Amino acid sequence: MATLLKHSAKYALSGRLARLCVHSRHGGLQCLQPCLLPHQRSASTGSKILVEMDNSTGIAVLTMKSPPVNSLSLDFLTEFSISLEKLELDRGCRGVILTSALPKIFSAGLDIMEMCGKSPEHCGEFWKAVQEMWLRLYGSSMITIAAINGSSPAGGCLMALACDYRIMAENPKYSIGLNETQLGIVAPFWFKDTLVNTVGNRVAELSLQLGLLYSAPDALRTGLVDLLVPEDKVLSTASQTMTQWLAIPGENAIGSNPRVSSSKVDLTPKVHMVDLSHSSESMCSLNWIPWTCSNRA
Ligand SMILES: CC/C=C\CC/C=C/CC(=O)SCCNC(=O)CCNC(=O)[C@H](O)C(C)(C)COP(=O)(O)OP(=O)(O)OC[C@H]1O[C@@H](n2cnc3c(N)ncnc32)[C@H](O)[C@@H]1OP(=O)(O)O
Repeated sequence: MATLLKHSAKYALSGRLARLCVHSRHGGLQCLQPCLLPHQRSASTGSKILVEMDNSTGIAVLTMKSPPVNSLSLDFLTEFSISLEKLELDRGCRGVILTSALPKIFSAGLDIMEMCGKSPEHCGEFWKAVQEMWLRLYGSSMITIAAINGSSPAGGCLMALACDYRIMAENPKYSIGLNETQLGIVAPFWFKDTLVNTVGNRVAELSLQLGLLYSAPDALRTGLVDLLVPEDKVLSTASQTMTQWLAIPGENAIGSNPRVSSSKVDLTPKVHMVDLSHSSESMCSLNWIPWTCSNRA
């Protein structure tokens, strides 16, 4: 089922992102400036995301570089989804490592400023962009590894959860979790599902109800992350892990690893994409945005 959702998501998104490229004022493919580096590497950078592709390994590093805290604004989310779509369309790219260029922060989650005092239309557009980011990451046919080199609350944690594997810096000052209830927000069901899939029902239930943020060691204990390593080893360990994952047979072993083999099979959607559009409606109709912003209470 997850595979079907992933495949249908992949196809439903291409059109929308293509439209965003053409019509949106929030960035587009033209903002990504390609340049060539030695050793079969290429890089493209927008204002918030750097993508470095190693053609010899098929591994891309997608680095979030939006100070002060890599918050997920509409611009950020659009650039992120476009970058990922470009990698998805690149048959040479088999794995993506997601990391941050900022010290101490992976991502602070959704940009609070996008949710305060904005029109219902803007909220709808923003919420769609959040869903698309998740669908694109979770639905990717590439191997995705989060190299979590800093704190990662709420939407930042969701990004990491949408990846196949999570490696975090072992600094106990860094925290990660879906802390939405602490902010007076109920995490949508697909946030919840993503967490349940990773840590199981009971831990997810407690985490969501109490809005728990886990220190890196606690995150490892609960299974929220898969591995802790010294901070300066996060990226290199992610690369080594990726190499292991990519060694699993894919192209001729259909069924053994859908992520690896899916680029070679018929991906025509067999089910309709789950309709998440009601989330943006309820986001507005339930008035949770003013409720969560003290200056509008
Ligand atoms: C139907 C659908 C319903 C609901 C779905 C809603 C889902 C929501 C998920 C979310 O992601 S909500 C956002 C939740 N995010 C957070 O709770 C994170 C809040 N931030 C922090 O905990 C900390 O800032 C930090 C740990 C990330 C970093 O700490 P530190 O290094 O000490 O930096 P500062 O706290 O001083 O922050 C620096 C700077 O950044 C601004 N900022 C922080 N977080 C955000 C954010 N999420 N959006 C926008 N801006 C953010 C902060 O205000 C500071 O700005 P200054 O101008 O004061 O420098």
